[in-house]
Amino acid sequence: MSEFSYRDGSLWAEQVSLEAIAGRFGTPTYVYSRAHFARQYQAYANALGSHPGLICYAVKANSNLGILSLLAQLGAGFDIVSGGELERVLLAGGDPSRVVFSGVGKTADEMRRALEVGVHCFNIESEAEMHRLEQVAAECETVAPISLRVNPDVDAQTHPYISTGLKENKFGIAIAHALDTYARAANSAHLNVIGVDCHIGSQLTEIAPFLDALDRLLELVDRLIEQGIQLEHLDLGGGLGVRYRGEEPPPVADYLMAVLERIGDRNLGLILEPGRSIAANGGVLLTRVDYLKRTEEHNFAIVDAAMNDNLRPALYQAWQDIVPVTPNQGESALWDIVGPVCETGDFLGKNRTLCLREGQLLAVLSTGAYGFTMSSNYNSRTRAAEVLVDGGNTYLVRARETFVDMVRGESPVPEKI
Ligand SMILES: Cc1ncc(COP(=O)(O)O)c(C=O)c1O
Ligand SMILES: N[C@@H](CCCC[NH3+])C(=O)O
Repeated sequence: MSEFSYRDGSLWAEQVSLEAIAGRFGTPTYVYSRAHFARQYQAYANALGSHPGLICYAVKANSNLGILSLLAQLGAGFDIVSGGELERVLLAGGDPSRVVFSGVGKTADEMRRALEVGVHCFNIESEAEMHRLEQVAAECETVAPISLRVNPDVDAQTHPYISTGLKENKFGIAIAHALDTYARAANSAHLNVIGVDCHIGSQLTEIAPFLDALDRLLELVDRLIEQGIQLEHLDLGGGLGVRYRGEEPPPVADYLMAVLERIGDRNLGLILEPGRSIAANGGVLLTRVDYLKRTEEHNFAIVDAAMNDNLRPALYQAWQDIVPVTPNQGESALWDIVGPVCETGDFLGKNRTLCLREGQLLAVLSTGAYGFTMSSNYNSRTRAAEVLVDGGNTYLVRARETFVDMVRGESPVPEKI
């Protein structure tokens, strides 16, 4: 089911036409469907059911305050990786006691702030980080709740740039060393060991790699019990992959059923940190065709969105569908959809069969996750607007950046005398 569908020959988001949104807010603009985010979050919450635990939405996927506030209203927890993400969650009304703090390089200041607001747990990625947190907690005369992110060394069978659970990756503590690290943590007066976590990668469309990782973590959990360390929760990291182009990820309910079955009657809560599966297909990037340029080799449609707005195609050669908002305008041909940025890698899609004319509105689908959050000001391009649709209502949840916004904090140097 998609909240983006054609009606009377034009693409709509829920009860609002995308043409109307482009007319009102301009392009490029990200458009999100509230219903999609709610449905996808609810699928995880329902599948967890009454089992103790938390669904912690991964803020990095889409951190707009409009999105975070709607997830907070639904009772979501949050997975954060920086002080900036923590402040966003707080500003959006998120409950800090439902926040897990991930990331390999948390600073002492970030740790202090997270302790002050009372996050649920710090996901620790190295012994060095654990010592730093212990010192910070001691200075603050408090005890930090921790989980160790272990690296289970399993192949997530996804793109190498978004695979994180192999021993050559920078993430987590090698599972072979985890027992020793737990023993040290358990002896600290300023650390409270409450969990174990892992995250083996993103865009996984099979359950098997998750279950391989889970088996290794459960073996560790059982060995910890033998050593007198009883954990409160196990956190399996990010969620399922999504359909970009024919992929068929399993239903969330099947995934969680398999996980809960393996956890069995262990007294262990479950935390998940889904991002992409909640956000990706809940957003489209609206862009307008500026020029059609035909060369001997290629047909280029130069549009007003670029790699600075949506980096995934350039960074991972990721494929996202590109559709006309009002189809069948002009003659059908094979097009490369490219942006105005001065890079050969600046494309949104290649070899797409489309009927195009100048001025036409296009929608880049599946861009609700890792779209705006990975955008930049490269080529001094101001960042796009973001709009949230809820039924027939439209909310501008981020105004288009202006030139003044973009240069705020910069200054010319005085002339040399
Ligand atoms: C630690 C951690 N948790 C959660 C996520 C979210 O993953 P996904 O968007 O695949 O659900 C990521 C990103 O891959 C991550 O690095
Ligand atoms: N940014 C990536 C996913 C990486 C998630 C971070 N661990 C993407 O767009 O697919």
